[in-house]
Amino acid sequence: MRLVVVGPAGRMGCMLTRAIPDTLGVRLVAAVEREGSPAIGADSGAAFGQAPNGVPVTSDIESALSQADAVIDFSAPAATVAVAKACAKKRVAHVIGTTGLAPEELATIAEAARETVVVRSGNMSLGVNLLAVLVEKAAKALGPGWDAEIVEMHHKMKVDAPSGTALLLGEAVAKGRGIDLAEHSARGRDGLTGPRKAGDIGFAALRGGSVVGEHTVIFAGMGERIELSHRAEDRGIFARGAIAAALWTREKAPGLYSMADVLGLSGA
Ligand SMILES: NC(=O)C1=CN([C@@H]2O[C@H](COP(=O)(O)OP(=O)(O)OC[C@H]3O[C@@H](n4cnc5c(N)ncnc54)[C@H](OP(=O)(O)O)[C@@H]3O)[C@@H](O)[C@H]2O)C=CC1
Ligand SMILES: O=C(O)C1=N[C@H](C(=O)O)C[C@H](O)C1
Repeated sequence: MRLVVVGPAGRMGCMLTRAIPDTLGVRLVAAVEREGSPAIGADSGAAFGQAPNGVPVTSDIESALSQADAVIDFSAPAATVAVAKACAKKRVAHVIGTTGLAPEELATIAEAARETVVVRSGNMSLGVNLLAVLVEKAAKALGPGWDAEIVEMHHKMKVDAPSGTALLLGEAVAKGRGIDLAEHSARGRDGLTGPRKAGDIGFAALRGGSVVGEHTVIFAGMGERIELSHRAEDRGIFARGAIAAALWTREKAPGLYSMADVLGLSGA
């Protein structure tokens, strides 16, 4: 399978260009950075501290797509929306790891998924997607009488909050309770907030240092507490998940899929 990586200069982009040559059945055919990036024209391996791979960095998404079967995209919301439209036009599969997407951007991606296969997930790891299954079951079993709080910590360079994973886990709580997350989420408490609103799903985001990604879902009852956690120790878990998602898109009908679909966890 011929792959394009969007954002090869980034933390995740580097992991991908390193992991692709080690993975059977895939090869890198293009690496796309923004127009004006100083990396344009440089070798997308050598420029970012890896072995040369013979694939120069380009900003030309259209010609990158003309030689590709799938795009793996861990970049930024505006870039991902533009790539989604281009993938839809060329019927190239789009694996989206980018987080921090606004509702209208998610709607554009859903529209693109009418034309091509799109896999989008706030977290591409097996561990987090299994955790989401467990969280949904716990939320269903415990009911809204147990207060759900989601705490995440990431490195100091992360630009969006709550993390995509925290939102994915919040969706799992909401699904377990049979409610809409948007109507029950409490973000960033500060000042005289008053007592906790019954049924809220709370989010707290910590940032610092080089933390790859840590998430805990706390179910707080009266006199007892359950905590379900995941700690990412290496970004390779996200890269390997994204490559597995790209391979999975082969022969799939157009549509918007999740990592749970890829991992066979949907309905688990
Ligand atoms: N779903 C998952 O499992 C995971 C998701 N993520 C998410 O992936 C995204 C990227 O994370 P990370 O690698 O840490 O971030 P980085 O900032 O390190 O990398 C993003 C890269 O994308 C590039 N980029 C931005 N705009 C464009 C564009 N228009 N065209 C091409 N390239 C562009 C950036 O270039 P420039 O510097 O010039 O802007 C940069 O090289 C984030 O949203 C993050 O939350 C991260 C890890 C796992
Ligand atoms: O930006 C990151 O680094 C990460 N982003 C994803 C998120 O927003 O949850 C996944 C992972 O936690 C790392």
